[in-house]
Amino acid sequence: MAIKAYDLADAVSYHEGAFPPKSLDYERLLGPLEEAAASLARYDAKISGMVNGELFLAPLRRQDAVTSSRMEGTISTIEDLYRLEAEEDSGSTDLYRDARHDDIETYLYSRALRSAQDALAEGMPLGEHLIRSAHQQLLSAGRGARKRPGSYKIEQNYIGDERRGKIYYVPIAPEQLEPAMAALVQFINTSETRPLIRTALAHVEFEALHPFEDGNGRIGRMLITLMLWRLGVLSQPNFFVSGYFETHKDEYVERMRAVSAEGDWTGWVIFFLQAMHEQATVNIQTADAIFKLHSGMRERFREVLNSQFHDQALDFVFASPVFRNDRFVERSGIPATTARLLSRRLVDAGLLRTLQPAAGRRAALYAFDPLLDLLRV
Ligand SMILES: Nc1ncnc2c1ncn2[C@@H]1O[C@H](COP(=O)(O)OP(=O)(O)OP(=O)(O)O)[C@@H](O)[C@H]1O
Repeated sequence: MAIKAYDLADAVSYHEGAFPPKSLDYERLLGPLEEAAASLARYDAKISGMVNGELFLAPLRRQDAVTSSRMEGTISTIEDLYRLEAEEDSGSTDLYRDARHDDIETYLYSRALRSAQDALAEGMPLGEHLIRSAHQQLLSAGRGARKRPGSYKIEQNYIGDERRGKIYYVPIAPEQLEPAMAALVQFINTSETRPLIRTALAHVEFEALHPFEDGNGRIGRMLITLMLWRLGVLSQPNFFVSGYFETHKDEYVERMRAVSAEGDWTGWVIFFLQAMHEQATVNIQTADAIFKLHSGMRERFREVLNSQFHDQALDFVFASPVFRNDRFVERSGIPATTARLLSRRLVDAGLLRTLQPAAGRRAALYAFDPLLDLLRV
């Protein structure tokens, strides 16, 4: 947020010189650490064991984009997000002109997270370049484009309530940011602190630095997923963390504040571990539910379509639960005439909802509600 005549009476400032903390109360951390590690291992085993895991991970990634963006006041639904993707996929040239700002931001979050995951998987180090590239993508269009995408702040920023004119937190000054970011990245990559605790400490430090003019909350939460993979807690760079933080937002912010105000690093780490534990459990349940839906729908599609191509049709609507019919015809791997017939059958059976009927050269836009309903958060 930018500065006007703000009330700084309750503001806490950056904990200069205190990162990384000299000590933590490991006795209090041990139980939560074991619980979080066990749940994450269960989640990882589940995802790694799935054939065609991306089919189940992609919806979780979209859900995280909706939740993480919503924490910062950006309101989109999962359907809005998929709809924007469908428009992009159908080659829309006016994608950003016609879409709502909130939907653009959520869409960019999802895309930035995906690219960062790909970059890491291809061997890019988890460093400032990757962080700035993710930021560049996150703010590449819409409201964010004016907020220095890909570059660090050059003015002091604040965390607060703009409407009430209150500042709660004063992050590090821009002149001190460069060495602090370098220290953070070094800590992420070389510290001997246990991976889950290291991730917890890195997240709060990143937020306390607030290195960018905008987008710090979202980039900081992406960083958690990327670290968990890089540090070997997960075997794939896929874990979605925002749900717990959104439902416990007051405590999330309060625990961070207590780090700078009272040096309570242990309290923050315990909260973070609890978040990882609970979110892993929720993610397992969601992945299971998607998996179950997929199996159940296999039967329905077989009955309704009465075609050797029922599995291709099913995998297509799972990967793109909002889509233009011409994309289905081109991409599902089903011969064109049959594909047209099959989508009509799915509409007639109530499995696809028509969002926009075909008009002129524009193909119809369909939604696959069973998956969208399951993902609504
Ligand atoms: N006291 C605090 N200390 C450190 N970090 C905090 C504190 N309070 C909030 N945060 C973090 O700051 C984020 C929100 O900051 P802000 O409103 O400035 O966001 P931003 O930079 O505009 O980015 P985004 O739009 O992604 O949130 C929160 O989601 C949280 O991660």
